[in-house]
Amino acid sequence: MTTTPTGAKSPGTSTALLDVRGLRKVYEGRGRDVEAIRDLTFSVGTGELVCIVGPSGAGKTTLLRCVAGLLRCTSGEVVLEGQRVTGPPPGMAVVFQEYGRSLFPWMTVRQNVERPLKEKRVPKAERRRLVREALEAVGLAESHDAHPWQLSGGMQQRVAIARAVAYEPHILLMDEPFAAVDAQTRADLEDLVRALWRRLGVTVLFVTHDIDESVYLGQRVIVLSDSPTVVLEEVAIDLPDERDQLATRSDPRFAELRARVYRLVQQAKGGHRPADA
Ligand SMILES: Nc1ncnc2c1ncn2[C@@H]1O[C@H](COP(=O)(O)OP(=O)(O)OP(=O)(O)O)[C@@H](O)[C@H]1O
Repeated sequence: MTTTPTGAKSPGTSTALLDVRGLRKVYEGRGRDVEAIRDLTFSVGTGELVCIVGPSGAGKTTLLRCVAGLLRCTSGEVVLEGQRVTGPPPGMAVVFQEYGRSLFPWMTVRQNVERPLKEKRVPKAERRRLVREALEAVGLAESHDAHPWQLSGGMQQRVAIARAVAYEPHILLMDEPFAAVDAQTRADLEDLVRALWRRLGVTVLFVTHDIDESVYLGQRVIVLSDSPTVVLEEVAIDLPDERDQLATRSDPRFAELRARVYRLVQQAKGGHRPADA
């Protein structure tokens, strides 16, 4: 990644930060095994924003949990910054869909954001600064003393994003983070992720089942097949870096890319594998 004087990135100049190689995951049950992921190989470059899209049940959550070191893969490996992932890596933060369950209701917004920094043993003055800056970045500076249950769903998800950002991760994983919020809030949060990504230069791996969202957000979209999952295709999103909910979505190139990803996901639902595509 290179950075301009304003902090914005020039895409296409990255080196691999994350490598997923031949990942396979079989859930072993009593008398019945489920092969959720068959063989996934892809890389994410430093500073890239990559979206993963695929039909329901394609194994997106399984993949993210393996990448996050929360689930052991059956074979293959996940390598982050040259180190094989065997448990939650220190340079990673995850934002889940269920913000309601990921925040501690008895803690204030500030305490929620500060907690992982305490665990990381960041000194107090530094912690205060990181929390303040993260809450400002997500537009919640005024709400630091509120409790999560006093906030709307969209605001709670902003707290979860602030907590991830304050941690200063090298890579941010997001698992369908906006699936449970209304359409307007979702659009605002999409723009927030793009803005934070451009400003902070953090690498983002964003999982969604929403095709439009994947094209709007990503520099690249990795389309997964139906389970047992393989990579069906990677689509480069050659839209300008400056994105806008109205202008970008009415750009004819957006429509073309959306149609391309849509057709691939339809193929995936029909059980097509890369060899058939
Ligand atoms: N703990 C588990 N035990 C057994 N099978 C599981 C388990 N978790 C997931 N699976 C199976 O693995 C496959 C992939 O599930 P996963 O939740 O990763 O898909 P997904 O793409 O995230 O789905 P969705 O988009 O609907 O959230 C599915 O067939 C699912 O039934």
